[in-house]
Amino acid sequence: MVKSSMRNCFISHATTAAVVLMLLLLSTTCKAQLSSTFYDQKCPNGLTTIRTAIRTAVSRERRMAASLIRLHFHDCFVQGCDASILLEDAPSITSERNARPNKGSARGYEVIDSAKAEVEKICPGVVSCADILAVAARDASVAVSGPSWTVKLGRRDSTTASLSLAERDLPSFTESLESLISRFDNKGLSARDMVALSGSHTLGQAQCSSFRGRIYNNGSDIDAGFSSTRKRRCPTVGGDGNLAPLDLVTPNSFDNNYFKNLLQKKGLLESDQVLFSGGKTDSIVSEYSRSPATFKSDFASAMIKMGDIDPLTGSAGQIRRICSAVN
Ligand code: HEM
Ligand SMILES: [Ca+2]
Ligand SMILES: [Ca+2]
Repeated sequence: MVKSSMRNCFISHATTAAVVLMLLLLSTTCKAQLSSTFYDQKCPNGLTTIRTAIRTAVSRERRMAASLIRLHFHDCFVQGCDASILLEDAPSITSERNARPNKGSARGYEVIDSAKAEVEKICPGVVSCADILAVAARDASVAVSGPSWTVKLGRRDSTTASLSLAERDLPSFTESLESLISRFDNKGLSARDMVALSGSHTLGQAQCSSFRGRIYNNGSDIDAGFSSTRKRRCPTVGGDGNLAPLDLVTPNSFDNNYFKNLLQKKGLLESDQVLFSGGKTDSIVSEYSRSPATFKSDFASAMIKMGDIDPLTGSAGQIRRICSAVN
């Protein structure tokens, strides 16, 4: 009697366990996945339309390639890749555009708006702003001789944005290596991904206010000639918005010069130089400085990983009609 009730108990527990396991399995395998063919039937010319818009913008201004890659990064790190960064202030929205790392710094919003307007003409209400950001980043890379990759699609747009989350989750240019590593780790990205992604500082510009601290620090971690050159257009007081290239050699092409600069202590931001200053990422920086091919292929993989951060899928969120406002 005792024996049989114990057997029953075991069986019922085993059944419960099996059901729980199956539900768990279902919930992980049924989590909607992004797919590179998402718009193949829904909007066959969507991707070409985006590419044309991005090519046009980059040919007008090379720096735009940098700005668009950064926009996707600043989107994905805050609430996931959901186009939250594009929303402007509204009664229930505190725009991420005004968060410290973005204000007066993030750019390219109008390029995304115009790509979206073109796509809306051919497939109204179909292609999300979050996907346009992801495709734009890839097309921007290609436009300046960077790597290409297959963009996964099917992200939907948020109905919320958060200035305070943006200030919490975006990295600062004064952060330590450990802190940068843990920030990226929190988003599912490894230290190697972080170094590869920072390689996008092979493009674009930074404002004096972002690198003043480093060039006047008189530390040993900066090339003396480099810091005196930078001081000419970045005084101790004033000139906050004066620009300098993040990669002093080839600011308009996607190559591995950024890493070569770090080996020579010519990283512009503190957060650049910490990647090569005796810590555990030194070997990755050296490797990328020797092998542009490894850098490019790691960069492509890391961008795909970054594009996978917490997307809204299925019926979550919405497809915005205009990227700067919720429907
Ligand atoms: C590792 C932590 C990072 C920090 C602390 C950081 C910080 C910065 C800062 C301070 C600027 C200059 C902003 C200004 O002065 O207006 C900048 C520019 C830029 N960042 Fe980063 N960044 C990081 C990682 C990344 C990643 C992961 C990407 C892309 C995947 C990226 C892409 C860019 C690009 C392309 C620019 C130039 C933008 C332009 O010229 O418009 N950064 N970053
Ligand atoms: Ca976001
Ligand atoms: Ca470069």
